[in-house]
Amino acid sequence: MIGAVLAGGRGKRFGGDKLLFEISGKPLILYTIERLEKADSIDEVVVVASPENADKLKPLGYRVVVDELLVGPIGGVYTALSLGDAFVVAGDMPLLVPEFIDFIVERFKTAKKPACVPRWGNGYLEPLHAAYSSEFREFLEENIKAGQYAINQAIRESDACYIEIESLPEKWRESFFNVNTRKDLGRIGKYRGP
Ligand SMILES: Nc1nc2c(ncn2[C@@H]2O[C@H](COP(=O)(O)OP(=O)(O)OP(=O)(O)O)[C@@H](O)[C@H]2O)c(=O)[nH]1
Ligand SMILES: [Mg+2]
Repeated sequence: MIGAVLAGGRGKRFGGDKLLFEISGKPLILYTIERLEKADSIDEVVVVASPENADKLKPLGYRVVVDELLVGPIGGVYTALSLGDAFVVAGDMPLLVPEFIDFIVERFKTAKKPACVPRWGNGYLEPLHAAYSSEFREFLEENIKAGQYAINQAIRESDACYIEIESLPEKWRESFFNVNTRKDLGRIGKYRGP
């Protein structure tokens, strides 16, 4: 399974170049990529970047595909699925839990649904920590063409399978942590394992 890392955002809340911001000398996106690579179910990591970010991210040495749509995460998922089925994460998720990713991919493979998405008890979805089939791409295309850019709505209108977060080990929830502001950086060191 491809591991797709969305990197087309502008980091407005962070104040620019969020994904290349270095923490202990390493860019934020590399923390995310290295955790994703640790998942046994992931064969190859691909970075889905905006045209603007692509040149800056290529030196990291991972395959980069360009998202020409730039309509938000839905366009990133759409672009990722041109390569086949994919587990999609945001580039700003440095605390990904590899065994949780393997768990979702396993469910995805047995469920044979267009997508497998973690869901909280209140119905909130985690679409940027989810597995998608390449067949889901056409469905996303219809949504995008109709100017409907909310990926959560697209998922809800599909026959997706859901993974109930509250039934899983509590420590896996750290996997959803994402860096949006500079203040969030303080949480990384605190949560990083040995
Ligand atoms: N490929 C692609 N990725 C996107 C797009 N919009 C956001 N992303 C990525 O999706 C992830 C989650 O987005 P946010 O947390 O909102 O990050 P952001 O857009 O950089 O930050 P803000 O500007 O503060 O909202 C980040 O990894 C972004 O790089 C897009 O249009 N295309
Ligand atoms: Mg974020």
